[in-house]
Amino acid sequence: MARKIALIAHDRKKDDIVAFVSRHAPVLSRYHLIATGTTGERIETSSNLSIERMESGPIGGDTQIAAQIVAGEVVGVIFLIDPLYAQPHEPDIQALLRVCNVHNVALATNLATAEAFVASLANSVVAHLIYNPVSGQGDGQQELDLIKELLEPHLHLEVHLTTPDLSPQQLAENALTDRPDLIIASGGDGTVSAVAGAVIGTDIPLGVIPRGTANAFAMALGITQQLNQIRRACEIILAGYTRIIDAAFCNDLPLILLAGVGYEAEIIEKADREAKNRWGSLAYIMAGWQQLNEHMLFDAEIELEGEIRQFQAGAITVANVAPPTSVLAQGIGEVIVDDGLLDVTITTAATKLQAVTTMLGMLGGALIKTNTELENVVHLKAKKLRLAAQPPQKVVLDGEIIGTTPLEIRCIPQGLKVFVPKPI
Ligand SMILES: O=C(CO)COP(=O)(O)O
Repeated sequence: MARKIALIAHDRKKDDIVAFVSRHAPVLSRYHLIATGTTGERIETSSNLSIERMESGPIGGDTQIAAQIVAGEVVGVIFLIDPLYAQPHEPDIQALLRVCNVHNVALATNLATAEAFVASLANSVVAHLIYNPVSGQGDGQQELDLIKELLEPHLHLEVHLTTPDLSPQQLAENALTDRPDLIIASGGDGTVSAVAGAVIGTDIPLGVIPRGTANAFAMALGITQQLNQIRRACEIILAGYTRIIDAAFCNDLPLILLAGVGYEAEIIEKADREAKNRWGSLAYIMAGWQQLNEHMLFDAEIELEGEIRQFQAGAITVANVAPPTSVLAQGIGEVIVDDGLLDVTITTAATKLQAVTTMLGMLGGALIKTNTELENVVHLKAKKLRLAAQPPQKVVLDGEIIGTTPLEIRCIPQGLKVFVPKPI
């Protein structure tokens, strides 16, 4: 629901409201501003703010604003009233004042109170939560209630639910037009990635409340834990400590975790929704084992900094952030999240046994963060790359299948600010 502030002034108070709004433009611009006709016109011509104008007050503008107050869309009304002159539309004015009191909406009718109201807004943190109600195995409504209970005492929270027609990225883009202090993504890695897609490069920090099956992004950044995951994630956001990490785009789609070509993509496709609901992240491991029987090598061509290299590969992973359990991303035992470069790991394995040995070696290396120098693994670092495969291979991007190769990937160094636990 929109957060609106209504601005209204009687004629002899119009200069006051114009001066007031220009003094407080930075705070007010975070809200959707509405105004009665002439007041709105005066403010617009003397500021850069965009105002939704209703009819002029005497012909029904106050009534239009009153209706929006009743609909719960307005957080505050600044109405500079002229106490010395009677107005022809006094009943409309009284109705507006009355609905503010009925609906407990902040109402300032003189400059002193308006200043106090805006001062309180300046201190309030506004967060938009992009919430996927069908992520993971929990009860979406109960989890949302818990998040609200934990966050609402500390910040103004606007909740946007994703639907099949409203993508997380679209919702986040809309939310950004309100210039929030922070954006929170809650769902699986797909939801977090899509929200990040809108936030990358904006300097607005991203909070993550993991509720998916794997939650690889939150896991890699230390946000998850087994118990009380939601509570911990909310506490991390409220503590306010942020870290700046790299981000990337792959074929113009956001990449915050990794793009997997070949083996990894096949696994993700196999671990279908039903299996994920039943088995959680075990579904990926089971699908992975099954896939080892079927997988074949492919010819890959990678263009890095103008140089073309060819490989016979079973899997190629281009990672920005990856927890140790993303085994195929662990070419040098650790994916560095803020070096301005993507980690490219190319894995070849001719037999099932070789594949298993390689994967165990990489997992071991990742767990103790050391370079394992495995003979079937090539590791490269890149800011930008192009990748083609013959035959074309399936591609999984941040947990979702997006199609097949070729790919064009570019890193956005330091592109994302994320709330993380404060290092001890
Ligand atoms: O009369 C008013 C409010 O009661 C203000 O209306 P205008 O902003 O259109 O002048």
